[in-house]
Amino acid sequence: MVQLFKYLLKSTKSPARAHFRPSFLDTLRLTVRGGHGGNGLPKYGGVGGQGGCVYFVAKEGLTLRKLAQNMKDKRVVASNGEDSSKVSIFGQRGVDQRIEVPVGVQIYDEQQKLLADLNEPDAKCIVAGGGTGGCTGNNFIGRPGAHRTVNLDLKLIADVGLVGFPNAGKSTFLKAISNAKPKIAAYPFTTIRPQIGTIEYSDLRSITVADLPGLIEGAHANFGMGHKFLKHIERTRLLLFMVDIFGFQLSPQHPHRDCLANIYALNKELELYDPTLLEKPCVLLLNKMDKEGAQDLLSKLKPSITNLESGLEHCPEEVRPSRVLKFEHILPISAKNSVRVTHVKKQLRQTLDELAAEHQLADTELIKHQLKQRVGVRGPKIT
Ligand SMILES: Nc1nc2c(ncn2[C@@H]2O[C@H](COP(=O)(O)OP(=O)(O)OP(=O)(O)O)[C@@H](O)[C@H]2O)c(=O)[nH]1
Repeated sequence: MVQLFKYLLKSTKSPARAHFRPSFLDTLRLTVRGGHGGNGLPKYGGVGGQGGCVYFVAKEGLTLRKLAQNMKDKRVVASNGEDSSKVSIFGQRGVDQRIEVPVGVQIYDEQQKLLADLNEPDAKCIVAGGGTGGCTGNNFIGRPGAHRTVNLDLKLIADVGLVGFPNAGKSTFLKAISNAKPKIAAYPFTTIRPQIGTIEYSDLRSITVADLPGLIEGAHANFGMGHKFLKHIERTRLLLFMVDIFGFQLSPQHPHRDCLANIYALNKELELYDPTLLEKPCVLLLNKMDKEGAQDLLSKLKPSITNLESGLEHCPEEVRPSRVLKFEHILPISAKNSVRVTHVKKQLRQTLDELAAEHQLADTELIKHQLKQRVGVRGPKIT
């Protein structure tokens, strides 16, 4: 019996809990060191080569998990500069270490000071410079390279951020509208990591939608998975709120909040996390409209939802925001039956296009203004 038990245990290839490990990694800590500068040669005035530096380059299609797997000891060291010698008076520079990181990574030092924000492909940043080579200024003794620990913090970049409390139907909607294949179940917290889906249009344009799960009341104060997912909202251009028309109750210990109270609660969470998020354009989806009684409920709640300011006094104190959201569109849907999902698809595209046009206009105005100023300063005086 013991032998059989041992055999069964051995035959389990991976540890029993392996599949529970979340495969999404959005922070990584690395130690980086620039190369030491080479020594100079005082007799001939020879200069040692500078140590190589460590730099990061943003590349698409990478993940922090892959990076962590390729870098088991989490240490990156650039090579030292060459010493000056009779045959090589000027020592060779040390070889730089180039590390490719995913686009959207922010790099912080140990004091949590932001060193760089690599939010575009091919953006670069030096995280540890090489030491200077030995020369007259330092008695021909090469200097050590910079040495620090850096934290890589990945914030997803998507056009649309899907925000809602658990069980609202976010994954169902993402599956209906995009190519994503999220897990769907009738209990909260089914989605345990952000999912990104791409919506494709007939003119070959595509937009990305990120399902940001785990948001609960108190997430702003880091309850639940709090900041871990809220931070991803910052990099989206449009917020897509989703609520269950019948409301939501986190657990029997928590109060049941109706749809309107949930909207206020989402509003408040975002406001407390970062008030500037409220300035982002947003669209509201009222989900599960296929259920019985949903239409009646919608007719009852619609006046308050379209004018959130008016219902504020009836909103429970603990979820009352000080500034309310202004939705560009309010769309009742049934994600499960794909009802009005195509309409949402169209509206998202239209809203994003309008935003892009507004930005372009603002940029053109700015360039015009700058050009006018330059003409005023340097141009010939026209009388
Ligand atoms: N009747 C009805 N049920 C829906 C609809 N959309 C989603 N559901 C159901 O609601 C439950 C939760 O759906 P999910 O898509 O997993 O919800 P979620 O917001 O992703 O949940 P988390 O993973 O907890 O964040 C599932 O049982 C779905 O089948 C809808 O339009 N109508």
